Amino acid sequence: MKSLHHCPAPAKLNLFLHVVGRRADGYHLLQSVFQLIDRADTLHFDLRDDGRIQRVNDVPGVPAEQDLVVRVLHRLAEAHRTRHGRAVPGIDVRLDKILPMGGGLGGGSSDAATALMAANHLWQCGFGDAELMEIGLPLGADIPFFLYGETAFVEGIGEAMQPVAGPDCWYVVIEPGVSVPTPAIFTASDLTRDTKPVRIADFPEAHKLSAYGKNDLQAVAARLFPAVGEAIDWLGRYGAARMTGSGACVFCALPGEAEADQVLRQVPGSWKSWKAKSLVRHPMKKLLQNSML
Ligand SMILES: C[C@](O)(CO)[C@H](O)COP(=O)(O)OP(=O)(O)OC[C@H]1O[C@@H](n2ccc(N)nc2=O)[C@H](O)[C@@H]1O
Ligand SMILES: Nc1ncnc2c1ncn2[C@@H]1O[C@H](COP(=O)(O)OP(=O)(O)OP(=O)(O)O)[C@@H](O)[C@H]1O
Repeated sequence: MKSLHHCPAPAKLNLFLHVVGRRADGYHLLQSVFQLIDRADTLHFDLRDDGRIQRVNDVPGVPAEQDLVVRVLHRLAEAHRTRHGRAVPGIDVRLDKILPMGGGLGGGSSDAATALMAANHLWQCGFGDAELMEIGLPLGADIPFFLYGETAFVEGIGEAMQPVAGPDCWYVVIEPGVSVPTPAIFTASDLTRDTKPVRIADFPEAHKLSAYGKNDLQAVAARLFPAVGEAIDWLGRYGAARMTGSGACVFCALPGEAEADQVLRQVPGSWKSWKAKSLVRHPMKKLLQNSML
């Protein structure tokens, strides 16, 4: 096989996100339920024969050499060389980006995870998920989750995952129009870092999970970026609205598409908003399975 086109890199929502401690290296210990949704960037891959790794389109705000996709593919190529003793054939990547940066939707990590899955296949590296996770983790704390590919209770800094049943619902997501730099949230002096650890056994039924717990990063993000707080207050009229990740996006679960459409019609025009359906499994898993048949 020489190419893989239309590869999805779906967004995630953090249904809750608790900061339960801090490691000696400054990284924060988190507890969170991550769920995939069906809004996605799209990547296209074509094999080259000169060993080069190239992004072939412009992505505003992300120079090719800084793109997590390009960087993670270099790490995969290096791991391949170490394992098999020969260089990879190279690859062209096109990235069609719709997920906002600094949105808390994990867009960059998801792009990188999709690239790892696609190139592992095209280059016939033969790495398993655990090895791909190890290659990806240093570049993005959310990359292991996207490789795992199912609703998960995530602990540590993003490397420890257990499956959980997530809600089967629609989400309305508001982009408050600001890009939140994750480090600014984690270094804030008013961030609380001592939420009591929870256990899966404490969780409510799946359909109530998006209203369980809280996002500990939300108060800091809303203080630094008032538009985040405004969006939460507005969306809160329709249900348990909260921020995802380190922000800026805000979401609320609705039981069906019609209810989501109803909310979307009311969203003030100054905010970009959209609906998305919860996913059970990463769509790349099926795509790769089919392409192996
Ligand atoms: C908070 C989450 O949005 C939850 O999904 C993510 O874990 C953040 O992932 P991200 O935006 O990809 O962030 P990374 O690039 O991994 O980390 C950016 C910076 O945030 C801080 N950081 C990140 C994750 C973490 N568990 N503790 C931290 O303290 C570190 O200073 C790190 O240098
Ligand atoms: N392919 C990529 N897509 C998006 N951002 C990228 C990419 N490669 C590198 N970046 C850099 O990563 C930063 C964070 O982008 P990303 O979209 O992952 O943020 P996020 O949605 O806030 O993530 P998280 O939920 O993990 O906090 C961007 O500001 C950008 O500089």
